[in-house]
Parts: sequence; C-alpha cells; structure tokens
Amino acid sequence: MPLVVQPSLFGSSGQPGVAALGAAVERRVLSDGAWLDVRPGFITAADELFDALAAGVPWQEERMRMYDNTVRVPRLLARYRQGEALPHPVLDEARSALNAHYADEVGGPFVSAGLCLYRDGNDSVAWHGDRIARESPTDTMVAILSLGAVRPFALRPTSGGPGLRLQIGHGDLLVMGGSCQRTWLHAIPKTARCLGARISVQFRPDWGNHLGGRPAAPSPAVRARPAA
Ligand SMILES: O=C(O)CCC(=O)C(=O)O
Ligand SMILES: [Fe+2]
Repeated sequence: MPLVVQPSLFGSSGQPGVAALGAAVERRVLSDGAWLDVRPGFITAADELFDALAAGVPWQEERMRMYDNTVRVPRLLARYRQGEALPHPVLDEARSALNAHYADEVGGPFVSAGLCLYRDGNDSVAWHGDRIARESPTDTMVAILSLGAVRPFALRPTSGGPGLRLQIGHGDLLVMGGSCQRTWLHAIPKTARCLGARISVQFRPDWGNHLGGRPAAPSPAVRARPAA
C-alpha cells in the first residue's frame, strides 16, 4: 500500500546524533514502583533521522487475531532482534548512550529495537503493558525515541485511578521503568488533531516474546482487547 510521508517537516538540519543524557533526564516517580524518565531533545537533527527511517525501514503492515476475526494492526511495524543491524547508526549511538546512562538501573541492558510508524491520527496503540514483563515479577525498562508528530502518550495504573498524558515531541526520549509494564498501562490514542506521521523506536532489554504488547486487563472503564 502506498505510504505518504512528508519529508523534512520540522526544520532541523545537519547530522543526526544524540545529546547528553545525564542531568538532562527528568524522573517522574509514579505509584506502585513505576517511574518515567523524559529527556526532551535527545535526538539532534531529528527530522533527518525521521526521513531516513520513514524511507529506509522495511515497514510491515500486520494483522492480528481479535476474537474470531483478523484485523489490521493500526500502525506499521519493524522489529530488530538482538544481534540484527539497526536501520540507522544513530540508533546504535542512542542505544549505547542509554546503556551507559542506565547501567546501574534494574532491567537493562537494552538490546532489541521495535519501530512503529503512525501514518496519521487514525493509527494508534491500544492500552497495554509490554509483554517482556508479562509473567515476570522483575522490574524492567523500555526506552522510546519519538520522531515526527507530537502524539499524546497516555498512561494509567492497572489498578484504576487517575492516569496522565505526556506530550512527547520530535526527538524526545521517554523511558518507562520499575514496575511500569506490570502496574501501569500505556497507549497512543487515536486523535483527530494529529498533524502528520510519527515514528517511535522502542529499545527493550530482551526481545523475549514481545509481540507488540499485553492487552489491558478488563476494567469497568475499558473493555479488554488485544493491543492494536
Ligand atoms: O509508539 C510508542 O511510543 C509506544 C509503542 C508501544 O507502546 C509498543 O510498541 O509497545
Ligand atoms: Fe508498549
């Protein structure tokens, strides 16, 4: 199917690279042992990286089982398991910088990379916790680079109660850590306001059987469904 991606929407120029982590990383402690780190502007010359990934990654449209049907996964995907070459050298640089910064944190090192391309506001990911932590009581980390359109990154505790929405921008880093994949759910909701495509790169400590997410548990507010 044709994929329309507008090139160089964002106005940066130069060689893509990574900025320092260190004190630029802001930690937000959530309930139940979960935490989030945000480092705005981690990727420099992020529109060049966006363009290179949009054009160079072998994006796949996938289908998934939903009850008795198969449905289109509403985003394009690419996966790079441990040992597979990443599609851009800046992703190697980013993973090395993350592994140095998070060396003393439980759950590393980051090895695999999953990429998502949200073509427009109709593409999304439903509420889920990443499957790497599904049956394990141990803490873990998922580091996400965000490129392109700003989409709200929504989080809510599995036990109910108020959630939050982060505006993760072009070139920003978000790390979910601690118990976040067990005790919180996350989603990229559909939106009518989205201005263009977004690419996310998720670094995970172990490919394991992560296939895009663990569905949200049934709750009065949200019916259980596979992460789509
Ligand atoms: O695109 C994102 O930022 C999140 C994607 C995600 O949650 C996943 O692939 O498990
Ligand atoms: Fe996820």
